[in-house]
Amino acid sequence: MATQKLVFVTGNKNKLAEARGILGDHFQLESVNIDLPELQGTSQEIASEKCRLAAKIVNGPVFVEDTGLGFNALNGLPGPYIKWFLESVGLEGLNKMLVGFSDKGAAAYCNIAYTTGPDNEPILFEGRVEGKIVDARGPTRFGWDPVFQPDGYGQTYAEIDASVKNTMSHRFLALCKLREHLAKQEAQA
Ligand SMILES: O=c1nc[nH]c2c1ncn2[C@H]1C[C@H](O)[C@@H](COP(=O)(O)OP(=O)(O)OP(=O)(O)O)O1
Ligand SMILES: [Mg+2]
Repeated sequence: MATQKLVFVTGNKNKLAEARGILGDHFQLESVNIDLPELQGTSQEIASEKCRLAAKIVNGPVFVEDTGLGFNALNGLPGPYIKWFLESVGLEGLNKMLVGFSDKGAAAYCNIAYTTGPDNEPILFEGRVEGKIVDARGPTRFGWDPVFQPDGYGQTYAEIDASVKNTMSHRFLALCKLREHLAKQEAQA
């Protein structure tokens, strides 16, 4: 199978490494390392707006993604603002936010926004994994991985082998939907 070029605009090298791992050899993933400005809003709105900006910069097909971690007890917050919460209060602080709540449930989600170019509206693909917030366990390589334990696993994202995370994560589920869409698009071309 011929390789298909795909541009991913992200300022996050861990996201890029995972996306490369998940998409594999069929896609030649080019990255543009820009931390695009992000509006406030839902994760989908943030991803869509980042995608419009990215398409203007790249002037061609491109995808971006917004990743969130929402706490059930907080009705989905911090959600898309998890980056700033993590930077401000750290892994321990994220845990402390749930002291006083018996519900430690949380959802990790990835919203991919893809467009064929600057004149076309972005299309969205979501991947979502339910789990819970636990005391940090495992290496602190990537964001909030040590405090998120997906349902059905006895390990946190940080403890789960990277090759396994890439077969079940919120990012994997979203990228599978994008891949399916691109395959259909290619078949119609
Ligand atoms: O699988 C993950 N496991 C643990 N942590 C993660 C994951 N994926 C994103 N993260 C972190 C990075 C950032 O602190 C926040 C998302 O914010 P988000 O704006 O989507 O990412 P970002 O600004 O780092 O890169 P980008 O340039 O693509 O927007 O959650
Ligand atoms: Mg960002």
